[in-house]
Amino acid sequence: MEIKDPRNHFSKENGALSGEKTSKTIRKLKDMKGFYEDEEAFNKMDPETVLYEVEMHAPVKAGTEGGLFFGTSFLNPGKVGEEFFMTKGHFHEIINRAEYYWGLEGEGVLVFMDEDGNASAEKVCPGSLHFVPGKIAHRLVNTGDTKLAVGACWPADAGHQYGPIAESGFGVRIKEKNGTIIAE
Ligand SMILES: O=P(O)(O)OC[C@H]1O[C@H](O)[C@H](O)[C@@H](O)[C@@H]1O
Ligand SMILES: [Fe+2]
Repeated sequence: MEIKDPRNHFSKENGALSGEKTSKTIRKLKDMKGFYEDEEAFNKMDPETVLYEVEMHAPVKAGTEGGLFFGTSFLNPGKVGEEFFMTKGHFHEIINRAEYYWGLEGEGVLVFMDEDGNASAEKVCPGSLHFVPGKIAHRLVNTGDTKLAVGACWPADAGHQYGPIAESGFGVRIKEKNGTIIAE
C-alpha cells in the first residue's frame, strides 16, 4: 500500500491553509453596517476596507452531521472610532454546537455571550486555546497593531445565526480609551 502525502497543509506560523477543498471569505466594512457603535466614524471610512478574511477547509458539505470544518481567521488591525476591528460574531444555527478557537499570531480578545445576554471575554495570544461551549455566541476582536490569526474547528452542521447579534450586539464592546484596552 502506498503511504500518501498529506492533502492539506496549514502554516505553523499563522495557520494559512493550502491544499484541497479550501476556500476564502472576505468581510469588508460595508458588510458590517450597524455592528459598530460610532456610526459617524463608520460612515467616514472607506466601505471597501477589508476587516477580516476566513480561510476554510471543508471536506464535507455544510450541514453534514458528524462532519467537521477547520478554518483560520485573519483580522486586520484597526478601529472604528474607539472600537477595535472585530468579526460579526454568531450563535450557531444548531445552537448546542460547540467550537474550538486557538491563537496563532497577534493579540486579541474573544467575546462570549449566553442566550440571556450575559457577556464575558478572554485574551487571545499565540498558543492560547479557547473552548466555546454550545449556546454561546462568540466574536473575535483584534486589539493589537498587527494582524490577528486565530484557528478554529467546528461541527459541519453548526451553521451561523447572525440575527440576534445584528439586533442587539454582545452587550459589551472592546475599545481603546486613553491607551488602555477596555470592555464596556
Ligand atoms: O462568521 P463570523 O462571525 O463573521 O466569524 C468568522 C469566522 O470565524 C471563525 O473562523 C469561525 O469558526 C467561522 O465559523 C466564522 O465564520
Ligand atoms: Fe462559531
